Parts: sequence; structure tokens; C-alpha cells
Amino acid sequence: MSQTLQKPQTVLTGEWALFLDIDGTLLEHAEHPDAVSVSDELRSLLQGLDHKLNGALAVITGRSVAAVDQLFQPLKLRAAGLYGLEHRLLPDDDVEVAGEPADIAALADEIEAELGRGQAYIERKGRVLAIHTRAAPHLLPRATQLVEQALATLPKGYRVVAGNAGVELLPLEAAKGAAIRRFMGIAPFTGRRPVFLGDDTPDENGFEAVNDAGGISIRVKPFAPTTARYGLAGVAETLAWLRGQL
Ligand SMILES: O=P(O)(O)OC[C@H]1O[C@H](O[C@H]2O[C@H](CO)[C@@H](O)[C@H](O)[C@H]2O)[C@H](O)[C@@H](O)[C@@H]1O
Repeated sequence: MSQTLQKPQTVLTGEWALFLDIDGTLLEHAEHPDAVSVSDELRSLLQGLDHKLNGALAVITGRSVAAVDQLFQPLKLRAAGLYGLEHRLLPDDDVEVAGEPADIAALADEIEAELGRGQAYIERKGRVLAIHTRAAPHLLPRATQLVEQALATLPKGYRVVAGNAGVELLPLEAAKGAAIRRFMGIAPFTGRRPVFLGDDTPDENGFEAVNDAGGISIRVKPFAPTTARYGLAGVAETLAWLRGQL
């Protein structure tokens, strides 16, 4: 189902804080998580926005902060990784990690064996497990079934979230909305209005947080029901919109 959402008209000034999802929002999806790359143009766009907003810019992503750094190097950004299990509140700070890492490596191995190595890609992210079925879409129902079954055996609270061409298993406390609220509680974000751009189911929680805070929620590719109030057609339109904010 598609939704017709207006393109946001806002021009970001010092009263705004900008939160950005990465995959599907700033970067087009690729066959494999490691197959994406960041252009110099995107790096300098983010640097320019960060400068304009006096540092009130953070990426809020399902990737780990280490993976974000590797992608954007040498640029370092304020970031929440693993859906908010990790925070780096200043670009050069250490990464704060929430909770003790639970070992779900054994589960990852079992799922990989069941789905067939080389077909689905099992991304091991510490407490978060992503099963990517972009290269083998027929495996998505079985992958989803396997992670849902695992919920019964995992020691702590976990939930299953639909990914983009895949499925992820993550702790209950991992939520983009909470990550955005964390940033909004500190300088230079405090007192500003949040804007969040995302493209996926896990971003919906971020949209709700931003709506509650009187901000602007923008769904990229709004082809599914969404709580976002505005829409942008795809990555190209998103980058053009961001360039227009400089
Ligand atoms: O919150 P995001 O920044 O959107 O990150 C969500 C997940 O993105 C990555 O997976 C997705 O992008 C890959 C590259 O385009 C694609 O191959 C995969 O099918 C997508 O699901 C990343 O690998 C995950 O860890 C993130 O959780």
C-alpha cells in the first residue's frame, strides 16, 4: 500500500536537530551490507549540515557504530548504533554500549546451517542478529519463523523486526525513538525540534518519538503504512532535499 505524503518544505536552521537513518535513506540498498560505499560528496554534505546545525546531527542506525565509522571514514559522526544499544554522543567519544552482550552466536550458527550457508547472509552484530535474504527472497518466511521460534529460548527480552529484505532479532530496549530522545536530552540537541529521516519498519518508532516532540518525521519511499508525516520518493530525492538545507 502506498501513502501520498507531502515533501517537507522545512529549511533547517539552528532551531532544528537532524537525525538520519543510513541504509535506504542516505545510501541505496545493495545486495550485501558490505557492498555499499559512501561518496566524498555525501561525506561533505553531512559535514556541511553538521556545521550548519552546530553539531546537532546524528545518525540513528541498525548498523554498529564501528561499521558506521568504517563506512564514513575519515568522517566521524554522532551516532546511535544497533538501534540504540550503542551511543556515541560526541564524534570523538568512546562508544557507550547498553547492557551486557548476550552471546547469540550459537543461534546465528544454527540459523545459518538451517538456511544454507551462502544463501542468506547472517550478520552477527553482538546482541543483534540480522538475517539478510535479499539474494534468496524465498528464504524470508523460514528465516522469520526461525527467529520467532528463538524468542522462546533466549534468556532476555528480544523481539523480531522486519528488516529491508530480511529480518532482525533485537533486544526489547533497542529502539530508535529512545536513541533520539537520548540525544535530545543533551547539548547541542536540547531545546531544538527534531527531524528524522528513515525508510524502514524500525524507523517507525523514531517517527513516533519525533512526532511526540513536535518535530518532523520523513519517510523515504513511503510505500508502506507509516506514522511519518512527510515523504520523500527515494535516496536521490532525500540527498537533494538535504543539499537544499545547506
Ligand atoms: O537503520 P539503517 O541504517 O537503515 O540500517 C538497517 C540495516 O541496514 C543494513 O542492511 C540493509 O542494507 C544492506 C545494504 O544495502 C542490504 O544488503 C540489506 O538487505 C538491508 O537489510 C545493515 O546490514 C543492517 O545491519 C542494518 O540493521
